[in-house]
Amino acid sequence: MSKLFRAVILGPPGSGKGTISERVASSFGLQHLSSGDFLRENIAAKTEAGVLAKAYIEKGALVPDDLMTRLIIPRLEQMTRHSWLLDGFPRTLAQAKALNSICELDMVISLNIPLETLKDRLRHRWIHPASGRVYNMRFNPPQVQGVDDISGEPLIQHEEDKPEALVARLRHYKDMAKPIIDLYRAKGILHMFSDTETDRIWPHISSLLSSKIPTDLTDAQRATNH
Ligand SMILES: Nc1ncnc2c1ncn2[C@H]1C[C@H](O)[C@@H](COP(=O)(O)OP(=O)(O)OP(=O)(O)O)O1
Ligand SMILES: Nc1nc2c(ncn2[C@@H]2O[C@H](COP(=O)(O)OP(=O)(O)O)[C@@H](O)[C@H]2O)c(=O)[nH]1
Repeated sequence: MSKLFRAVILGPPGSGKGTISERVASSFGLQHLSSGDFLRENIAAKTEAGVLAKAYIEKGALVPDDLMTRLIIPRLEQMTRHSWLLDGFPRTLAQAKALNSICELDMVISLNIPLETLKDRLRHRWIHPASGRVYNMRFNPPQVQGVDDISGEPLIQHEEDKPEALVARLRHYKDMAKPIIDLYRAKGILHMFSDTETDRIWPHISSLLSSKIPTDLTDAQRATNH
């Protein structure tokens, strides 16, 4: 059997992790697991961990490491037969170490996007909360303003995407991410991409993945995902 492929995508809020993850999932057949979406599913389903996590998320805080790893590690263990791309986890060094203890990552993609670009994007980010679909009023606007393309339901803007909350969030990301990035750089699996446009970064990520993921794997993966 082909070797499975395990990757993580890191980057500050607004750097394009969700947008790029969707492209990776559809072009290479990797399963995309977003920690934020997974938390929201658990909250909606009122699982025990979801109920505990809700209080932190409502305050805009990170979920504590022990709760977060207790939630996500079993989910990853259910995906042992799939290649996957993890987005939003690890967010702390403790989470990175927990992830290390259950699997060996093949690649870490780190997005390095200028602060002004991030501020500008997040100001225009609108979300369909039920599905996690992400729009940008300029980059990828919905067909009808303020409305999700698929469900026709209204879009919302996250409080924490509003400019007042942004600078502190971005500073916090830098502090938390540095030791994680250092860890993956030391392992030799870090690939850093710097630009202001996802469409300019994507061809580089795509060719890197093409060189690392055997095509028979992507075909097989696509078949199981259908
Ligand atoms: N790995 C994690 N550890 C702790 N808390 C987490 C983790 N992933 C997500 N959360 C929490 C932080 C937020 O309160 C909430 C939503 O996360 P997420 O959907 O990633 O949105 P975000 O707005 O923080 O980031 P982004 O803008 O990069 O998508 O869940
Ligand atoms: N203008 C512009 N917006 C982008 C680009 N790439 C992504 N976006 C938008 O920027 C916002 C943040 O992207 P997202 O993928 O949610 O980033 P994440 O927070 O890292 O997951 C969303 O509204 C995207 O639609 C880009 O290259 N240019």
